Amino acid sequence: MSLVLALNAGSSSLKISLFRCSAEDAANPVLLLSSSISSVFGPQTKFKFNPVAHQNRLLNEEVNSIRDHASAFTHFLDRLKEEVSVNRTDIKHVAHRVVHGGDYTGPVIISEESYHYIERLADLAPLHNGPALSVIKITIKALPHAKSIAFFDSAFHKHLPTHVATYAINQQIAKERGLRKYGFHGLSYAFILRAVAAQLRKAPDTLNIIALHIGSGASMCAIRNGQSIDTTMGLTPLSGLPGATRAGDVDASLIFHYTSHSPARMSHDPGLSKEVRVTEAEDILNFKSGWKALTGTTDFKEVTEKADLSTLADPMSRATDPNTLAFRILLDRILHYAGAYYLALRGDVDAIVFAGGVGERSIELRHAIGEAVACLGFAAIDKTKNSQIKDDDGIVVDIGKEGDKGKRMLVCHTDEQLEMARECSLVAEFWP
Ligand SMILES: Nc1ncnc2c1ncn2[C@@H]1O[C@H](COP(=O)(O)OP(=O)(O)O)[C@@H](O)[C@H]1O
Ligand SMILES: CC(=O)OP(=O)(O)O
Ligand SMILES: [Mg+2]
Repeated sequence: MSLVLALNAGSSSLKISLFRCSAEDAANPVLLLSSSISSVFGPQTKFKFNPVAHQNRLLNEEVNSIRDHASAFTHFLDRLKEEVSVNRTDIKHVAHRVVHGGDYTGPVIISEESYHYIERLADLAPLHNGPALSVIKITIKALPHAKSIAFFDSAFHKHLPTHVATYAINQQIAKERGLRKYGFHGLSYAFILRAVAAQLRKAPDTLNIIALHIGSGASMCAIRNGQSIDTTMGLTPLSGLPGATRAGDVDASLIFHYTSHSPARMSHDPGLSKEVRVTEAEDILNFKSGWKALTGTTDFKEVTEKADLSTLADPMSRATDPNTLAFRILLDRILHYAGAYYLALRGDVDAIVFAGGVGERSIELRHAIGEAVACLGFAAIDKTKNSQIKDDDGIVVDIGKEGDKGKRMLVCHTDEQLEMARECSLVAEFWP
């Protein structure tokens, strides 16, 4: 028996689960404790702490001392000390979700070498790799007897076809610098793949789905025969769909026109455009865009509540109200990729799957997507089922109308921590 602590540093949250794992039942870790810190950068940072067998010690409180992922994790460790049912020295493995793994195509034990490799990739996942490393650093000090292992979001997309992963740029430079599509949210897609295959009683390597992971970071993935054949994020988690603070796809030249400096002037001063403006543009497109820039909030629930959804029936709507616009922009970009991925799968699609903080909770977004994709042969969404999903309804919920023979519309309560704990239990080299 051994305990595995799984840590998931998302762009707006830190999610933590503690599992008991055993060699006899490696594929089924048992959850002992879950905790989450949402809105780590504020405002209104919420700390949840749920020791499964001790509901009287459940916490759900606002905490002012948390400013980032590192202080969020320290806060968790302080609470864990008070948790008498957990002996810290029984934690033999700490599984860390690391978004960008570069050339790593499977999990690696954190060593001097792997730590520095992940550090070098930090610029390619500016909202993620740095925060994950800050949590890894604290783990090494606070749990010195435990083995830290990094699990990469990008690993799931390792089989992307070359023409999908390749940008139409100079190939020598692309190869030298690793400039290609990597794709992210892979731990979530791996979990979704397994869970949906079980629900539809298919072998994972025969499953074809269009999966949506919509949270503070939002992406989609076309999965054919259990493998990622395309995904919306690219070299970094910026491209594709807009997110809470990310712009998603823009014309790449936009960065040269964003500031008051004229593009002509910048192109005559290559030093300036490289060292100053591009970095500033990365900051703007990653941290100061998305629905935060459009509406002032990173909370998509608030955006939805303020949006005028009656305008959705009009495809030519000229609505300019910020919340309506933010909702419609996300919907429009999702439908753009849904159509593309339907073609990439040649129409042979078992299901569309909704996951992530927004995908699992936004009744309105699922409804709007359902209305639009019905023309492709997907089952009509059952309004009651769609509006009554609860966190404890089971891992996969079918929201299609009963008896509708169309392709399935599913919601999956994705669990990146469980995916890591399972993988951790199954890799023999982690258990000497
Ligand atoms: N009922 C809801 N409707 C729409 N969005 C929601 C709802 N509840 C939570 N969200 C949104 O989910 C997002 C967080 O998603 P999550 O996947 O947990 O984040 P992270 O990307 O940090 O892992 C936030 O933008 C939050 O506003
Ligand atoms: C890759 C990514 O954007 O992750 P998250 O949604 O957790 O921020
Ligand atoms: Mg996340």
